[in-house]
Amino acid sequence: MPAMKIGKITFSNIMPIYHFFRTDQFDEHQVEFIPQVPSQLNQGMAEGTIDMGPISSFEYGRNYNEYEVLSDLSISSLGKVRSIFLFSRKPIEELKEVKIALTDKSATSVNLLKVIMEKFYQASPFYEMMPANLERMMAVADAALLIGDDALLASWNNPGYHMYDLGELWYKHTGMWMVFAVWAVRREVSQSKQELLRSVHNEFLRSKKLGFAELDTVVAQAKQDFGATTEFWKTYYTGLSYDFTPDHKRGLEYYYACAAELGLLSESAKVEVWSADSRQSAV
Ligand SMILES: C=C(O[C@@H]1C=C(C(=O)O)C=C[C@H]1O)C(=O)O
Repeated sequence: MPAMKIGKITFSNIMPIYHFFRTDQFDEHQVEFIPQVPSQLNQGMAEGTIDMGPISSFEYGRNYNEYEVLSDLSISSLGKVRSIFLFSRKPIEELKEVKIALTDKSATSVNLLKVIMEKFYQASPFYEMMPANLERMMAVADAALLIGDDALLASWNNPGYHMYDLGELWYKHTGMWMVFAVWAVRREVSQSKQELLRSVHNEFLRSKKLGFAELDTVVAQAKQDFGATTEFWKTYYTGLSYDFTPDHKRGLEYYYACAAELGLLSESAKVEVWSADSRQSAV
C-alpha cells in the first residue's frame, strides 16, 4: 500500500504537535511527512498528493464536501496569535482606498484580513498577493500581511510600522476563537485507510500531549532553530491552542459565515469531525 502522505507546516507553530511524533511506530513506508507552507499544503490536499494533515481552515471551508476534520487538533487562538501580523504605515482606521500586500503562503489569514477590513473597518482596500518579503511588499503597498515564521521574524525586526495581530483583532470584534488551521483528511482516505488513520491520529494526540508535558524540550529546540528567548517561545506556544472544542467550532463557523457573506466562500461551510472512536461525531 502506498504511504499515507501527511502534511507538515514548515513553521515553528506546529513544533509542539510534531516534535514527539514517532514515525518509527509505523511499518516502513506506511507514513511520510510532506513539509510545505500552508498554501502548498492546501493545494496538495486538493490535488490528492497529500492525504491528511494541517491545512488552512479557509481551505477546509472551500472544500468541505471533500474533507473531514480530525478531532482535538487545530492551530487557533483566543486573542493574540503572535505570528500573524498586518504591518502598516498608517493606523488601521486610515487604511481605506489603499493597497495591501498579502503573503502567498496563507489562505485563512488573507481572507480573515478581508473580513476584518470590510466588516469591522468598513474599508475596501486593494489587495495584491506577493512572496513574503516585508521590504519588497512595503515598497509597493501601504500595508503588508505576513504569517508564520515570516511574521515572527518581521515582528522582531520591525522597522517602525504599526503592527496588528489578526487573532487579537478578531477577538476584539467577535469575542470568539479564531481557528487558523485544522487537521483535515480526504474523505476517500478516511474510508480506505481507516485503521492507519486511527493510528496516525492517535500518534498526533499522544505527541501533542507530550509536547506540552515536555514543553521545555520543544522550546529549547525552537530557540536553537530560530533564536529569540525561552520566555518568548513559552508565551507563544501556550498562547496558541491546538485543540478543537465546541467553542473553537463556533468561532470557525462564524468566520465561514462572514466569508460567505462577503462572497469569499460560495457558501458557509459545515464542519464534520472524524474521530477514531466514533467515525463521524458531533464535536
Ligand atoms: C498561527 C498560524 O497559523 C496558520 C495560518 C494559516 C493561514 O493563514 O492559512 C495556515 C496554517 C497556519 O500556519 C501562523 O501561520 O502563524
